[in-house]
Amino acid sequence: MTSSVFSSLTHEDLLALSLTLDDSWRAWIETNIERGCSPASIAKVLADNKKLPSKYLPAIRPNITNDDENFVDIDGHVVQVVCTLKSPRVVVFDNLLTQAECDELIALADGRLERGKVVDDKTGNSRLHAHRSSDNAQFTLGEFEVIDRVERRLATLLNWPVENGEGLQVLRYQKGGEYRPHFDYFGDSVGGRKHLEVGGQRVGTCVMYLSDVQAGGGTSFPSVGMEVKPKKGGAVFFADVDEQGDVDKLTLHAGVPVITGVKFIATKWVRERPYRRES
Ligand SMILES: O=C(O)CCC(=O)C(=O)O
Ligand SMILES: [Fe+2]
Repeated sequence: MTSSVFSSLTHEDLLALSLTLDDSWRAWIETNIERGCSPASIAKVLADNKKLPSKYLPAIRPNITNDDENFVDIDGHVVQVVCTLKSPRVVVFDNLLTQAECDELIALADGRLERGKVVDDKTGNSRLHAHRSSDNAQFTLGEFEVIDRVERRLATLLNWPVENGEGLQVLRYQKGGEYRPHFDYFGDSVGGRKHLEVGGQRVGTCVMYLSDVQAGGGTSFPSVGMEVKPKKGGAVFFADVDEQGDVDKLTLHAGVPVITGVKFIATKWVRERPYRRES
C-alpha cells in the first residue's frame, strides 16, 4: 500500500495543472511548491476542494463521482441519490432498479434459492451458517439480460468495472430471517487469504432491495447507529475500504430480522481487480 493515494503525482504535474485553474489557486500551488510541500499534500487539498481532475484521482474504491448531484441519469434511467455518509462511505439510492427489474430478478431466483452459506474462516469453503438465515440464489456475471443491464448500470453509477464484480446474489429472508453483524471484506485468515487470491479485496457492496418489507428487515450499520429501510427498487451502497484503501471497520453491518413480510435483496460485491470465479 502506498503511503498516500496521491504519491504518484509530481511537482511538474501540479504546475501543469495550475495553468488550468484560476489565479488564486495557481498562486496557492506555486507558493506551496516553493515552501517545499510534498506533491501528495498539495494534491490532497486540491482534491478536497474538487480542483483535482478525475484523471489524477486514484481508483481505490467504487464511488459516485459527484456528491452535489441528486439524480444520476444512466442511459435514460434516472437513479435518485437519497442520502450519503462520508465515513464509512455509504450512499442510499432510490430507483436504482425499476419495479419490473425487481420482479424479474425474483422470478429468476425462484427455484434456485437454497439456504445461505458463508465463507468459513478456517478453510475458505462455503458452509451453512446459523447467523445467516436467508435463502440464496447465485448468478454468474451477465447470466441473464436483466442481470447484465443491472451490472452495467451499477458499473456506471459507481465508476467501477463490470469485470471486477462477483456474480449477483439474490437473497430471500422470511419472517425472523436475518444476517447478523459482519464485514464483507476478507480478513487476514486462511479462508480470507484464499479469497483474496482471486480479484483481491472486496472494495464495495451494493445491496439492492427487490421488495418492500412491512416491518423490520433493514440494513443496519451498528458502528454509526444507522439503518437503511428496504424499499423496492432502492439500494444501499457502501465502500468496504476507506480512502486510503484500508479495510473500513465502520462498515460493520447486518440484515436485521424481518418482522412482517418477505425481504428479497440482490447483493453485488465488487473487487479490487477483475474477478474470475473458481470453477
Ligand atoms: O440483508 C441485508 O440487508 C444485508 C445483506 C448483506 O450484508 C450481504 O449480503 O452481505
Ligand atoms: Fe454483508
